[in-house]
Amino acid sequence: MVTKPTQREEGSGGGLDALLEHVLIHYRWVFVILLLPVSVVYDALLFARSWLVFQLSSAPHKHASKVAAVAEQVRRWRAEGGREPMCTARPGWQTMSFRHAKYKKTMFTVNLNLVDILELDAEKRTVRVEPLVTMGQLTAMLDPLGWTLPFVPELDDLTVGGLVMGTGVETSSHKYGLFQHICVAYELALADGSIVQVTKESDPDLFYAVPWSYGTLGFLTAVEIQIVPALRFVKLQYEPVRSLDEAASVIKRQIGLPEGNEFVEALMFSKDEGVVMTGNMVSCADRGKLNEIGRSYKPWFFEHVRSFLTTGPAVEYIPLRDYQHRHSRSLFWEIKEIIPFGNNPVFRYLFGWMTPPKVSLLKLTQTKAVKTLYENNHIIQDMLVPIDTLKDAVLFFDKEVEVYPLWLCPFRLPSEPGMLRVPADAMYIDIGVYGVPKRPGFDPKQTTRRIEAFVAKAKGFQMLYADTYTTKEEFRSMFDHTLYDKMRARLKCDRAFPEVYDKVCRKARE
Ligand SMILES: Cc1cc2nc3c(=O)[nH]c(=O)nc-3n(C[C@H](O)[C@H](O)[C@H](O)COP(=O)(O)OP(=O)(O)OC[C@H]3O[C@@H](n4cnc5c(N)ncnc54)[C@H](O)[C@@H]3O)c2cc1C
Ligand SMILES: NC(=O)C1=CN([C@@H]2O[C@H](COP(=O)(O)OP(=O)(O)OC[C@H]3O[C@@H](n4cnc5c(N)ncnc54)[C@H](OP(=O)(O)O)[C@@H]3O)[C@@H](O)[C@H]2O)C=CC1
Ligand SMILES: CC(C)=CCC[C@@H](C)[C@H]1CC[C@H]2C3=C(CC[C@]12C)[C@@]1(C)CC[C@H](O)C[C@@H]1CC3
Repeated sequence: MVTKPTQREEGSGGGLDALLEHVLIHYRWVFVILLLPVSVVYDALLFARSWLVFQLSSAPHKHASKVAAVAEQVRRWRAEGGREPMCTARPGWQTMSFRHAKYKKTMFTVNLNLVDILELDAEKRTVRVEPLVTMGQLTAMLDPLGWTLPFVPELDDLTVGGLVMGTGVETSSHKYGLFQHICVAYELALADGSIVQVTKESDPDLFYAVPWSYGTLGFLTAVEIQIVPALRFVKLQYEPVRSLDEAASVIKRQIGLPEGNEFVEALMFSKDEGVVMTGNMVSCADRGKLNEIGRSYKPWFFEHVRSFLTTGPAVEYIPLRDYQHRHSRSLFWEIKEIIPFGNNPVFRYLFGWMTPPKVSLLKLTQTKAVKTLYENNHIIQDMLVPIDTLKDAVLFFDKEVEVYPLWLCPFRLPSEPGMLRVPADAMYIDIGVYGVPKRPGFDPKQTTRRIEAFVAKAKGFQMLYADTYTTKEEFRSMFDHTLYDKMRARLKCDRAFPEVYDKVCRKARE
């Protein structure tokens, strides 16, 4: 399991309780193994529902009535006096972050039964979906039809709504930007109960204010997303690097190539060693170099990447969907804390088909002791910083937490109005830190505060699915609230929704 428990955890409870807690902390994998078949059944049920909906072709036809039901709930909230602000009724355990939002218990919750893919328009090159559609569901539908999203944020269960209202970043973000930048239209239910369709042209203020607003301007009821032609494979090149300078220069070279690279990412395995991966979609594969990494008996992707540090540079052909979901089966590298022997070939061949356990079910079944253990001995953070600060940022993280692998994902940040306003188009990089800090003295609050201060000084941004310890003033100076405040006033949101900060700050989380 994760690490040694704190004294508080070892000391809490007595007799049987203490024994149970010890088992839950140190042998969580026993429970997780039991969760695997449950995850399979849960997925199968979701699949059966999608299949039925598709066969009956009922989703597009039902959309209007489902949206009317959302508007009706908002009107009921108004009629009842609008005492508590509103949020979605999606329970905390279903969301793809470590947090459980406290406000779900006190606010007026609005049910959004919006789980369907609505329409694929090959001429316009867009797909229209409801907000609870997941990345796994979208690639399963689009890829076989010869289309795909310009980029697909892992993990499988991330929803379109969460990625728009929060944010999404992936390995083609250096080309396309963040998830919001591939969205062309939003349908929203506003605080007055009206339904609006918004594009860059029809209402630029609202269009640019929606991303990163965390459901505090209205409820998203549909999104139109750009699509691109899909080819069958990704030709992926692995290039080991032996220093941070080399990593930075290879990444910059690869994103700057005139002929372009569709995908660029790096995993650092220490501050001196990493592997940069660059890829493009292709229609044929060299048979000898085909690697179907999505097969359940294949090694965890990050371990496969690590092997190139020993074997040297290489090229592989990976089926497109396997590439898009390459970090799903190992939950990046978090799975090693949950099923420590999960990469053993015997386990992979026998039980790999049941992995990964669903994040939602892990959240639902984690005990208080496991939650506290994670909170005190674990870091899950993504920091978006200008690419020129990459070396300093990694050294800073190394000094503070020394967590590896480290995810490096470059992305383009256009100069647009909204929360992430930058003076000119810029290239940023997401540094993803997920794991158990090795540096002694890790303190979740103090360490994260220092990291946040570093990011703020570098003119960067913190991803808000993770814990933020910033004060409201610091938060407001990291994220440009000019347009957001203007829209909250225009849409009269004050009583209807809390401010973003009040939804994402530490106090709002259990
Ligand atoms: C034209 C068309 C229209 C459709 N319209 C609708 C609609 O209106 N509404 C609707 O809800 N559905 C619709 N569907 C069906 C739907 O989009 C998917 O086909 C269905 O949801 C598949 O579900 P799945 O992702 O669970 O299936 P699977 O592909 O069996 O996937 C099972 C799980 O494994 C994951 N997975 C699969 N392959 C990999 C891999 N290589 N690497 C990592 N993980 C992987 C998946 O993400 C998923 O979590 C439509 C399909 C088509 C073709
Ligand atoms: N590769 C990547 O980019 C990854 C991104 N993530 C992060 O995970 C999060 C997405 O997780 P997911 O479980 O899908 O979403 P969540 O349920 O966590 O939703 C995120 C926020 O968006 C709001 N929201 C979601 N849908 C709607 C809607 N239809 N209308 C209004 N508000 C909405 C939620 O409001 P409310 O609180 O009211 O429910 C919540 O505040 C994002 O924040 C993303 O940054 C995580 C892993 C990888
Ligand atoms: C690529 C980006 C931007 C982010 C990736 C973040 C993920 C690594 C985390 C998002 C949700 C996290 C959770 C866990 C591990 C790390 C994430 C997948 C747990 C599964 C860890 C074990 C706990 O008991 C439950 C956690 C739920 C959320």
